[in-house]
Amino acid sequence: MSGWHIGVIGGSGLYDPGALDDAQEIAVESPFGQPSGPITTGTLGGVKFTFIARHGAGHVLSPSHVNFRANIDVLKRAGVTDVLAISAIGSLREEMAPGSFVAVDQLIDRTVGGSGGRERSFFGDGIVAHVPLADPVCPRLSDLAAAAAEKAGATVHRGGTYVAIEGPQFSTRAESHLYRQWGADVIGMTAMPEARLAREAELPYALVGMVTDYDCWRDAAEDVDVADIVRVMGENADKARALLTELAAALPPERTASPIDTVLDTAIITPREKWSTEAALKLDAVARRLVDFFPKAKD
Ligand SMILES: CSC[C@H]1O[C@H](OP(=O)(O)O)[C@H](O)[C@@H]1O
Ligand SMILES: Nc1ncnc2[nH]cnc12
Repeated sequence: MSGWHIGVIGGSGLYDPGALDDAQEIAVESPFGQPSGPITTGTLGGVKFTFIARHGAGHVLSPSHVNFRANIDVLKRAGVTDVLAISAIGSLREEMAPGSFVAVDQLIDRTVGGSGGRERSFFGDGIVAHVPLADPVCPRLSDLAAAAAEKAGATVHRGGTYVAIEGPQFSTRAESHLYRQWGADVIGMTAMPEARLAREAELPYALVGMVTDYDCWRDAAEDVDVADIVRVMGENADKARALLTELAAALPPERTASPIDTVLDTAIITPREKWSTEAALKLDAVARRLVDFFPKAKD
């Protein structure tokens, strides 16, 4: 095996990964609560893939109610090395038309926790860590995913700033204009805190967005409409699945280390002797590498 194990988080419209070889559906428990559903693991072209549907089967979880910590924790627990998120996004730019894909490279977080909680860190309760997030997206995985999307037949914009709003309501027209002035290119409700948590779990993260609509900045008469979004999502879901097959074919034969794989080495500020055992026990997947009382893979 190549060392790659790609975790895929399927967003609106992508509730299954398509046909994986040796597919198995597994319900994995997390100390951080209920993930959105079972994971599906299998291989594509000999590469390991593990999939989770972000909003659950049947899209029952709103962005505020997705347990992002549990989702990232179960992917890490499954042995994933890199996370590719696939999302429906609104466009804030004329040239990013519905139907095209955007390989996002920057994020603005306007989420507020909402009614569901949307916890944004694995740390802070007995062990404090501050990971760097200047570049929240892994360029290696993002480039590979963008190329795979092109091979799958999509028009791909490489680079774009995604503003994450709390939702579940779409934005007001004033907000939409404001986000454009801030330099945001696309809009969604889920990339944060997902990207923050992937970084804390030492998982390189990339996000490919499928543009489903122009947000309401463009046309004073029009609102964003879920029915239109669902239609465009339906038209693009197969392309997103084809992207996974193309990605499997294009991954370098061996995964070389990423700086993100060891980002916690310099991020935990609480001295070891002060760590709460309870907090450390919950990090048995996320920070297994660093918690000395867990057996390591080589033990
Ligand atoms: C169905 S439109 C709004 C919904 O779609 C996006 O979800 P995801 O990022 O999981 O594809 C957006 O963020 C909202 O949650
Ligand atoms: N216009 C929009 N705003 C927020 N999230 C979205 N997801 C898809 N389209 C969106």
